[in-house]
Amino acid sequence: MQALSVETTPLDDVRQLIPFLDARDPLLWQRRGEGIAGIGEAVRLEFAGPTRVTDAAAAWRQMAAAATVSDPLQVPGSGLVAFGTFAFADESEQASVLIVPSVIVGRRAGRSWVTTISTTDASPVAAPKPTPFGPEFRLTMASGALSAAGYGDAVASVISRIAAGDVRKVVLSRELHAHLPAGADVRRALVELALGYSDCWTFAVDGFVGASPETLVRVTAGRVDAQVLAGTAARGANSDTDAVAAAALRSSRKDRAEHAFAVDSVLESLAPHTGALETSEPFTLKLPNLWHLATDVAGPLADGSSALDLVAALHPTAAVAGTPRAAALAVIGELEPFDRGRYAGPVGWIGADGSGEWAVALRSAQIDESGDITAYAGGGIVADSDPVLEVAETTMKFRPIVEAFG
Ligand SMILES: C=C(O[C@@H]1C=C(C(=O)O)C=C[C@H]1O)C(=O)O
Repeated sequence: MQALSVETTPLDDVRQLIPFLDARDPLLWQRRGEGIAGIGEAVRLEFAGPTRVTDAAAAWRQMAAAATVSDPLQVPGSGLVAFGTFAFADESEQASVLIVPSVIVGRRAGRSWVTTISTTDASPVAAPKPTPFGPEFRLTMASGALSAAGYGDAVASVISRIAAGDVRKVVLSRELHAHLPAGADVRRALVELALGYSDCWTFAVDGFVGASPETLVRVTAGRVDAQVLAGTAARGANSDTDAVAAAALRSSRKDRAEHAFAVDSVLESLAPHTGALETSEPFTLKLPNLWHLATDVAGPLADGSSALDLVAALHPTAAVAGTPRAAALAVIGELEPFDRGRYAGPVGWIGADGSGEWAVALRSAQIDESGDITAYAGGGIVADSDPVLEVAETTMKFRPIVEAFG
């Protein structure tokens, strides 16, 4: 492994990160206008199989220890950073990757910076420059392996498995397909996601893009936090019906049960690595396309775990797999006639000191080198789920991606 040489320098205020990105292969992590934009690729590490996240955590520890870093800013995302995206399933064909860009432009808490990263024998990297956007494009997405009706049937099968006592909750999903014309500027879709869903994590790593509301785990300054989501309702058409929809979600027994499975799985995975965890009461989180039930979890890190160590402990939570985990994964493998790829897997970044921010990769799509796009959405199925409502829920969850590319 080559040792990296890393230098962070303060910049005058950078208001927009996306124009700095490569039009075809952007690297982005952004929320509420802040985040990091990566240009070029200094290092790419690929992982696969059941140990993909623990292997990545170990490789990163080694790479970070060997690097020479000059970082006067010391804010989350300054200094040495790798962007990462991991496949959902142990047996996925899709590569899990850590990518260290050659240049990072960042913005956080009113400070902006540029970081250059080189292997010691490489020539100096050019200063990043914003570039104009390519022409607009509008794509229509078509059903994938499961039509809406086919998805409803699969939901009904899950409900009968639950009734038979095989499993208590299963998160099922479906996909949509489109094709991106050659030369299309992917940054246009990222701008739509970042503006339309500014409270979500807008990400782009290795062709995998999206705007996820769900924080899998963050590590900063010895503390851990997460926000668990599970339980969904449509937004109302006006403020009265919207308030009724939120109140109904808050008191829904079905959604509370679905939510509790997800919170329990996160607490159980984090507990061995943390001091006392504080957990909020479930509350309703408002997104432009829907309501979610959410629980905040936070506490001190107790064992020096890196963000990737915690990702390895957490993935897959019951918000995207089900309960019990192994039985739920078996049902997913049986009823979903496609590879989830990186959908519902961990996506985010890790810093040299083990800090980092990771989301559950929801409201997302994979753009292959050929331009083929696959978008994914799913939902948690429990004993009293209704197949018709579950189909409608996936349609709502596709909206961010369908509109960003449409
Ligand atoms: C599975 C997805 O979302 C997850 C499932 C939810 C649910 O079933 O209510 C809510 C938020 C996410 O944890 C998705 O967006 O595809």
